[in-house]
Amino acid sequence: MVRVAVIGAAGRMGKVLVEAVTAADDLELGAAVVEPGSSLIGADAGEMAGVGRLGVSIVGQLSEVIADFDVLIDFTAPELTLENVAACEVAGKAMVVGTTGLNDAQKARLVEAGKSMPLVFAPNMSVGVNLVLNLLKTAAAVLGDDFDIEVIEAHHRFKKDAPSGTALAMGEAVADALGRDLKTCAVYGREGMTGERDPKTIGFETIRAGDVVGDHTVLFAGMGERVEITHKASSRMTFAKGAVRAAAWLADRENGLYDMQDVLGFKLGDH
Ligand SMILES: NC(=O)C1=CN([C@@H]2O[C@H](COP(=O)(O)OP(=O)(O)OC[C@H]3O[C@@H](n4cnc5c(N)ncnc54)[C@H](OP(=O)(O)O)[C@@H]3O)[C@@H](O)[C@H]2O)C=CC1
Ligand SMILES: O=C(O)C1=N[C@H](C(=O)O)C[C@H](O)C1
Repeated sequence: MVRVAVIGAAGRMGKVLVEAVTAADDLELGAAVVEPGSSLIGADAGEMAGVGRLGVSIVGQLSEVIADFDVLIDFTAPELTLENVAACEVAGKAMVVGTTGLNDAQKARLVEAGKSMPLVFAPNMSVGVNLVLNLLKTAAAVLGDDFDIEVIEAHHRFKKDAPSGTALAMGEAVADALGRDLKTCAVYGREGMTGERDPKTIGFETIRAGDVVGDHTVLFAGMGERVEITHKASSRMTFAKGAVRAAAWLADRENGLYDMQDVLGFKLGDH
């Protein structure tokens, strides 16, 4: 059995992650961590997540439970995720990171950490989105520079980062396939007298509304036809199942920074 800890356990993803770990045959919940000072400290993690008593008391510090798990699943916020990476590096633990909104320096820190620990980092752990990332590379390669490309994403009103990590990954997949650098060709939203569209740009549009779990569309628009590739998540359990799969996959993995394409065996050219 692989012992898993969930940090941010009371969050939207945290609760579903506790449920998914509990349901997995090859995993057991070793620990659940929430914010220091939370009223949930001392409560049972299973009862908090609505899956019945598990006998795992919620704590407010990762250091209190560092001996109680093999893999930490972290869907929290960038600064906290980096603190957790440092703690797991020292303690010799593996990590699954789903947190989005990391800046370049924070992502570079994950690359560095991959040299001394096994780590899966992916902005979207669903099978569907990881398939779409491959479909996008094919679409971009076939449609080429004659089609304008726009990435449109919608999420719930509570989401803190924009564009979503998934939208950025989709933009990167398309940019790579076309030999463009997303850093210089991305356009984030438009307003006022923008002038005509520069054909080499990749546009991003963000919608934040209600309880949308996560919708992503990449639009390839030419003169006379359009191709739209869309993924819609209707349940957070789809992300949690991916994270749990990644945790089980990591258990006997060598040090390295992996993504969900590695976990799913989807890397283009692998199949
Ligand atoms: N890779 C993927 O497949 C997916 C990634 N995500 C990403 O996961 C992240 C979390 O999303 P979501 O669950 O909606 O957000 P939430 O805000 O609901 O959850 C984050 C949790 O982290 C907790 N937290 C904050 N500080 C600490 C701390 N010091 N110690 C322990 N816990 C802490 C928060 O507690 P509190 O509420 O008290 O502040 C909160 O419960 C986001 O970056 C999101 O984009 C989301 C879905 C899928
Ligand atoms: O915050 C969310 O909810 C989600 N975040 C991820 C992202 O930023 O891509 C993945 C998913 O779309 C849900």
